[in-house]
Amino acid sequence: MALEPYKADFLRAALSGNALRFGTFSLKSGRQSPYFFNAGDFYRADLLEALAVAYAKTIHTSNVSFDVIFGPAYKGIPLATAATLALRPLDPERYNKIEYSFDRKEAKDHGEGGTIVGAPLKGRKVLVVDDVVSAGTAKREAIAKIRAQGGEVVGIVVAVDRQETLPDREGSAIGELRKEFGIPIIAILTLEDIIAGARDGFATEDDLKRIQEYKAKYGASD
Ligand SMILES: O=P(O)(O)OC[C@H]1O[C@H](OP(=O)(O)OP(=O)(O)O)[C@H](O)[C@@H]1O
Ligand SMILES: O=C(O)c1cc(=O)[nH]c(=O)[nH]1
Repeated sequence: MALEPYKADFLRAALSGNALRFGTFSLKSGRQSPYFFNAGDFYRADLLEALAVAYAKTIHTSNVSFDVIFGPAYKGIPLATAATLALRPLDPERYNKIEYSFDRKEAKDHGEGGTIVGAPLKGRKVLVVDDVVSAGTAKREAIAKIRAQGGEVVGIVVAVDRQETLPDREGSAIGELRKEFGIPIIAILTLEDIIAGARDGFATEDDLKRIQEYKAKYGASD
């Protein structure tokens, strides 16, 4: 099946900015992967806009109801602010008053103080926006911080879901988070989408074959 247009646009931007690469890469897990995604590479205005629009369309399509977009420090911060801006034109009535916030890695003891900057979270429905999930540790910490402020986490949106098993486990990190918290965890692109894009000509035959072999070896079904 062909990729939805907003996914294809994102894939195009990711490849043009070298944020998504095909080749051979060592992962934190020690695996050798035929592809690698680095959200930090969307550092140019046109790429940032493409990234923001892709997050916004993914959030809009998910139909998750929320009040605040929360970006965990550090990489989540520009993602939350950019997604907030990019959502508005999609449905100004619905998104005109959505808010954003983020945390500090260290609490500040002067000025406004505290660890949360931006929208207050108490009693609010909070959507977490981040780059990727590896082990899920940073997401668990973000959920605990939001809950400690009285917020309710209603979902998590990331750029790429690699859909692969955790080392020595049956399931994926995203699958485990879904089960643990019972919330939707949505990616702009999944491994399945990357494979669909590769079939549509976004990668060479050889890269496609290597990605399919990787999926056969490490793919998770959750
Ligand atoms: O632990 P996980 O939920 O699987 O996520 C891995 C996270 O770790 C990294 O951020 P890190 O917390 O190192 O902070 P940074 O954004 O400052 O790099 C990375 O940006 C992911 O968001
Ligand atoms: O598993 C990883 O280390 C990893 C994979 C990937 O595609 N991108 C990333 O930032 N880390």
